[in-house]
Amino acid sequence: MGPQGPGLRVLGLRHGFDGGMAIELGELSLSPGALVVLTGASGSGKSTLLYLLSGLIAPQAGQVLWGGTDLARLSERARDRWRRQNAGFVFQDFHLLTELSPLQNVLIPAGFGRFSARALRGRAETLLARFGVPARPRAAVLSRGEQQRTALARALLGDPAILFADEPTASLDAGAGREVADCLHQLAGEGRLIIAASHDPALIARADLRLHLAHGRIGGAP
Ligand SMILES: Nc1ncnc2c1ncn2[C@@H]1O[C@H](COP(=O)(O)OP(=O)(O)OP(=O)(O)O)[C@@H](O)[C@H]1O
Repeated sequence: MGPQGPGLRVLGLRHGFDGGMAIELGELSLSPGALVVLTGASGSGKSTLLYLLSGLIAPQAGQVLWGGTDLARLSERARDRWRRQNAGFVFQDFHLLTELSPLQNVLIPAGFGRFSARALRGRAETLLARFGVPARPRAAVLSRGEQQRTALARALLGDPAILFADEPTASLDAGAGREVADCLHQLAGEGRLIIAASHDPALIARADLRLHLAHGRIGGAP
């Protein structure tokens, strides 16, 4: 089992840019152990909602509750600390340092967490093996699917209870995308809360909860 956090609860969330409202959300509860996929047209607010839920940006109004902690009320520094302790991130374009090995990439966030250097190395090796990433000298020679699974291993190094993924399969071919979607589904089954923004039918098909955004609001089925 992975670590199980309290889940996220959102109340009265509002956030806009330049007068326009990007997100308006009355109430939303996201339970641990679920793969939640945010869908919606370009500009509907998926990335902004991910940033709000992960404390990367503070909302103009409302609460983002993780148990008794309201991320919206924390200072930027306290939100950074919360993210380091509880959250992992995966992006569309991997953000790997391609001259480093997969193992070195996974160990980049080391030092922030609660594990010793030795335990971290063991965790990194276990995660890479779990996701089927070969031990190659440089990340540059990995396939795109292997690169994204390396990024996934890196996001999990600190054993976060919540994982955010912004279009994690969008730059992969269908087969590699399905593998990453399967990994995310399995990670949710272990008790983590996984929140992804995606247009990918393979990832949407594996979701426990689909939230369709239109003009910053959660509406009916996609
Ligand atoms: N930093 C910003 N400054 C100004 N406007 C922004 C900013 N970030 C997002 N927006 C606006 O907020 C709205 C929602 O954008 P967001 O990036 O969250 O949408 P999205 O659904 O993730 O789109 P995409 O699928 O293209 O990534 C858009 O109208 C966008 O232009």
